Amino acid sequence: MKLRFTKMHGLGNDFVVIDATRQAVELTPERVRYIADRHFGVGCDQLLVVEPAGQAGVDFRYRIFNADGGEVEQCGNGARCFARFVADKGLSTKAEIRVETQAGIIAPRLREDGLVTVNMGVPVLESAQVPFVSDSDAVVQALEVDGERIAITAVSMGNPHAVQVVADVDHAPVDRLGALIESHPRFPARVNAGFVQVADAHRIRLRVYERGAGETLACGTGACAAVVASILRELVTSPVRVETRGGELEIAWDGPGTPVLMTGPAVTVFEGEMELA
Ligand SMILES: N[C@@H](CCC[C@H](N)C(=O)O)C(=O)O
Repeated sequence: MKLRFTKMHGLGNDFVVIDATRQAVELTPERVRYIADRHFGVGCDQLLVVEPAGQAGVDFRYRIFNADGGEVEQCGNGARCFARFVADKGLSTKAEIRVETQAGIIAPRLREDGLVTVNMGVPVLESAQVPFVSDSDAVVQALEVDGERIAITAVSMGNPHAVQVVADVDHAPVDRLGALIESHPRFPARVNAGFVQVADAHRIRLRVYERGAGETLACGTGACAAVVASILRELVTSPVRVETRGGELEIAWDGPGTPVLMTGPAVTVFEGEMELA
């Protein structure tokens, strides 16, 4: 089976994007892992699949698979790339596109300066819905990891995040702690682990160990969750520039019950065709 694809990235968080509105695509976890493999396949952090809308009032359905083969609910950098992809491929001429994801409907908007702003929806702060096993919905909660007590904020942006504040993100043990937090038993759906350094009232530095992909150069939902957590902890105020290893995002949030707006770039790298066994 031949599969046409586009390689894209948002701040170095890279994607293989597949147009399933014009070609038949049959994905299995093995196939996703093969495509995402940086040695044997194309290589990517996530595979994005653009499908026709499955309900009235939306333009497309967008599905997200981590490099480990698992399908997940949401991807922020992917949402910007999705919007650029459907515009560049002539699948949509709208400036604002409504797209259904496993986590609900989001609305990316292509701006005249080339950046994309995405209404990422209202963050979920109730522990049970993140899901995070806890008898409290407190903003800061203790998590026991490898004998250490870590202070985390559990936030869902449609997908789960555990955000901790560190003094120096460059020297934070992202690989070691990230892997342990990702599969911590108190996060039954596993979790993305964010490490935040506050630079000033409108700027943070962020690294994210992503569920199903390991540390990436940037994580869009991770940036949203980090800003939500940092605002709730009264460390920063909106809007907030988020510095990642792959570049910067701007995140705006007016507080509980309101949606998070994420603005950043979406870049096409190349087009290709691969043979799938
Ligand atoms: N890179 C993404 C998030 C992708 C999904 C995540 N790894 C998960 O499992 O929830 C982003 O930009 O948000």
